Amino acid sequence: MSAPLRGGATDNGRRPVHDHGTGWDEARSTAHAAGSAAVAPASLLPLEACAGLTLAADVLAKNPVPHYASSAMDGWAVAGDGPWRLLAAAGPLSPGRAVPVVTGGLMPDGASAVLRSEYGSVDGGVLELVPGVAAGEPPAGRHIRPAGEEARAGETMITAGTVLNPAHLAIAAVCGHDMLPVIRRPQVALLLTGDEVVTSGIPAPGTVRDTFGPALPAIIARLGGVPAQPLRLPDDFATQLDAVRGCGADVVVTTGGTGHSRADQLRPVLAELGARILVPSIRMRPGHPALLARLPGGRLLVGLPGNPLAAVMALLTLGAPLLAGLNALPLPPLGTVAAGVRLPPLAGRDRLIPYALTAAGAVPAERTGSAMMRGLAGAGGVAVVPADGAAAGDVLRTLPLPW
Ligand SMILES: Nc1nc2c(c(=O)[nH]1)N[C@H]1C(S)=C(S)[C@@H](COP(=O)(O)OP(=O)(O)OC[C@H]3O[C@@H](n4cnc5c(N)ncnc54)[C@H](O)[C@@H]3O)O[C@H]1N2
Ligand code: MOO
Repeated sequence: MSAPLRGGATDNGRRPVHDHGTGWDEARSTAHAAGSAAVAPASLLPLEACAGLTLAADVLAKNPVPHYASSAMDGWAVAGDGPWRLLAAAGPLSPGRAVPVVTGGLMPDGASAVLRSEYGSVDGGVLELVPGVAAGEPPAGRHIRPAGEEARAGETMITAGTVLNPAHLAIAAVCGHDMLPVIRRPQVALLLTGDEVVTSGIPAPGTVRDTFGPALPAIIARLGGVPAQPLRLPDDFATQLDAVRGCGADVVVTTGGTGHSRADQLRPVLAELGARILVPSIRMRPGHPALLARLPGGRLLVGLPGNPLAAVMALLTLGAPLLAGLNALPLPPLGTVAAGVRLPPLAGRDRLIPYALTAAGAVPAERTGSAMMRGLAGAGGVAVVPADGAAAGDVLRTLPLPW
């Protein structure tokens, strides 16, 4: 890979491997751009299937909302001042007339207000105010929900690009819509590599218990992808080649094998497939060997390192922007936090540090080696510490955790 060399590299031809690769911010924006360029065409889906999806076109009110004037109370629709003679059947009201009405019921023409049921009594076909209710009840307009008070016909109710919440779906329904144009969530295939990985019980020395099967599908779902059942692969070139070639998905996420040892097959597989490497590695720690590639035909592949914390940091760095782009959403915003302690520099690389929030600010969580998950599990967030480090009190950017 001919990635630019920067950071703490010396120009003696023996640059450390960790100074190669794409900068952390550039890796995020490259992943987002790759996702945005591959957004699927909009699909028309029934409202019930649209929660959490990105709206692809503005939703307009097809009718005024509400579309007719209605009563907000059980009682009587009345015209003018009382007492009122009750109509035998529903119909237009003239002054001094009333007709029973229920909450949500259509207001008859000529009605000036609604007298709520607690305030009136009927005797011999005549409606009167009960003792104690002030004369003049109900004033004009009382308890009438006018047509169009929530929206005019043709008004823009929800704008394209909105992530639809349940309240949006309710609005779409009252505005007369049965289906909405949305961006379907990208399908994500998961290929977990490693001869040494076991999936249950206590692993023997030399083998490791799989941390990805239980964790990655849930993270991918929270980042806006639809994870497939993980497929487990040996460290074998031909098997991995077939698996990457054959898995139908918008995004392929692999774990392990991102390195350059004889057991690591991902880069040779990508070369064999003629993949375009968009991010060869990232100048970050942990997660430096993570990569992003576009496969022939357009599928995107995120290669996560085998070390568990490194893999999650790489997924948040590359996978989150990629999936946001594929969902037609902007680059996920970063937060900020004040550093609670001095954080020393690390030549050439940004560091992603799970932190605990204390009164002094963010303090690195304990047990955050790249093979450990314990520090991340209890962390309040992940601080992005620049290569030059930070002094206590400096404002750091943060990657929000997707849980
Ligand atoms: N000579 C060098 N060696 C390594 C370098 C380097 O630059 N030069 N980089 C190190 C870094 S940083 C990382 S991260 C890893 C990347 O490794 P790979 O992506 O090739 O992953 P593997 O070698 O397959 O595995 C690494 C590690 O992770 C464990 N693993 C794998 N899958 C799972 C799983 N499903 N659950 C739990 N743990 C898993 C695996 O057993 C290894 O311990 O390379 C460093 N080496
Ligand atoms: O950067 Mo590796 O990604 O240590 O764990």
